[in-house]
Amino acid sequence: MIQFDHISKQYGDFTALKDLNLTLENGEIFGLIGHNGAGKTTTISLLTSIIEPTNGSILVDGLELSQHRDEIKKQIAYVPDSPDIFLNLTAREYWNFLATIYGVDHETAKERIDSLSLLFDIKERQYETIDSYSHGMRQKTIIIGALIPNPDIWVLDEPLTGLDPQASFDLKEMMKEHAQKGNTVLFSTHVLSVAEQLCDRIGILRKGEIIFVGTLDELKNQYPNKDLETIYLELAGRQTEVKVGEDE
Ligand SMILES: Nc1ncnc2c1ncn2[C@@H]1O[C@H](COP(=O)(O)OP(=O)(O)OP(=O)(O)O)[C@@H](O)[C@H]1O
Repeated sequence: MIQFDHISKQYGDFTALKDLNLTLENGEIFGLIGHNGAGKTTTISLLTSIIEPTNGSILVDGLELSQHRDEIKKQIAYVPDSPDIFLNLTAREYWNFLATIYGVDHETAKERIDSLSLLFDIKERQYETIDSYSHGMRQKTIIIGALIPNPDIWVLDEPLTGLDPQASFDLKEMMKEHAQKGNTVLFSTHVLSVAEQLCDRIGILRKGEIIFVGTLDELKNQYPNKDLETIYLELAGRQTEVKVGEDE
């Protein structure tokens, strides 16, 4: 179980997250939804220890993140929103590097790399440097790297962006299987249909505040006769009337 307890994050004078209270249960896929700049990556970066909160605490299985960072980091597979990292390494070097850091034994790492690289159709290119890859291939490389240690918690920042339909389907199936085994999957997306397909619950962020937490059915029941897009835009969208295609 993951708990965000009264979390806020300031960047200088700017409040990116304001008093976030959120509990993610074991066995669920939780989707963070929100416009650009709503605070999704900030939330994810706090859980993955990339940044620290200004106030509040995060607990993972009852342990305070700030007191148990190394231990908790090892329980988390993290896919960042930009796959442009370690460009000078080959994918295979990158995966071996991660296996070493996470203490995955050689045989297990080899098995996982072989099966994941085959599944994501990148095995044949694994000895080329990442800078020669397309965006989607880089994304696949990062996803495989995150999954090699096979930790309980998956945290994925817009993981489907740039993936081809087959890889997107396969990753969604893997996310479902992982959650069904009692693990937690937290991911962010702009795509409502993806949230609808995958999430047990969603959280809608608007300008750093969480304005809805619950199931898609609960959300739809609150606004009968409206489709999901309309509900989402009314909740999270801009508050002023601007006609698309006209000057403001
Ligand atoms: N290092 C930083 N310094 C200053 N402001 C920042 C920093 N990182 C993020 N912000 C601001 O915090 C807010 C939330 O950013 P965040 O990246 O969490 O949004 P997001 O919901 O992930 O957006 P997107 O959908 O565009 O990825 C934005 O206004 C952003 O400009």
